[in-house]
Amino acid sequence: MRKAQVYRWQIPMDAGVVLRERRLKTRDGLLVRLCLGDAEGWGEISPLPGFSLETLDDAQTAVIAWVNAWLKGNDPEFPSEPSAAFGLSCALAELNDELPDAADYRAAPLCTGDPDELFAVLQAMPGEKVAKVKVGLWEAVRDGMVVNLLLEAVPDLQLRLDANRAWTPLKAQQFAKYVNPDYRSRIAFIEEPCRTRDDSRAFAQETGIAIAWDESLREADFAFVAEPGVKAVVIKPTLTGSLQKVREQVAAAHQQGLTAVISSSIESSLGLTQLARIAAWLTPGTMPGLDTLNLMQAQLIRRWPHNELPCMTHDSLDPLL
Ligand SMILES: O=C(O)CCC(=O)C1=CC=C[C@@H](O)[C@@H]1C(=O)O
Ligand SMILES: [Mg+2]
Repeated sequence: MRKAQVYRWQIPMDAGVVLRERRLKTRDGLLVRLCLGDAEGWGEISPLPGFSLETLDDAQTAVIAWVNAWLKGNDPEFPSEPSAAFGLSCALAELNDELPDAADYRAAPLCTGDPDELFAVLQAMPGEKVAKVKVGLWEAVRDGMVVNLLLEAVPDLQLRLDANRAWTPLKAQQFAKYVNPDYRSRIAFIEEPCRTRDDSRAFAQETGIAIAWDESLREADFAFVAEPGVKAVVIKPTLTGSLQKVREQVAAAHQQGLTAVISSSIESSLGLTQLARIAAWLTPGTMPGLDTLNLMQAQLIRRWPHNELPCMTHDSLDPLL
């Protein structure tokens, strides 16, 4: 017999998490649990404010309708809201034993401000050293200096940078000017340096610094195409859609010789552990971008290995169904 629950949850964020110029005080979402006999599968639906086009209420309506149809014995199509399609498809994949358990719990440490904090983390990091630094929040010159400092101090470090389209071509040039040319090849890529894709392409060509697409993947005219200077695509499944769609995007990227990086949309620990499994499965060998759990004040249901944050259990969830 099919059984299902849908829960709503809320997790307080660390003070000072700002997304697209808005402070994110709490992270809100849904969990779905599908059961069939002894088998069960969980999925997280948490549209990210400022990034997802759907609201949590939109996603909730779609999820409840889908679950009700599923309970009646139908196999409905996934909803059009990407966060809902992603969470429901994960729950179904777990239920059908189609999402492998092996996970890539390495997460490129994320640095938004203080490079000293990152040093300590990198010192303790075993194996491949990859970190992600947000740029474009401060003066481009300061960003350039931080990047130099890190690459100089940690000789086996590769950096991923993310400008979230913050720079004009001039600012991007100012940044590049400050980065020691010998270090440029150790910038694995910079995500979306400029406001337009053409400006970002020109930046890559002029500076020899590789770029990656992130925001562009959600634009209607985007295609997975190999281009000079373009190294990677950042795939955020909560913003993409069903697991099937995520697999198609990874395959399209790989076919063009692009690195596909599975990345967080600030999911709870439950969603993040599933993303770590998806990364191990679909992008083996590429470190995923999942270092966002510590932006939250708690974990949810499933723990991220070795993370010390308290873990909220079933009783902190609000059952909707
Ligand atoms: O990609 C990563 O390593 C972590 C995730 C991450 O950086 C982001 C997740 C969600 C929203 C953004 O602020 C940010 C990004 O712009 O990529
Ligand atoms: Mg990005």
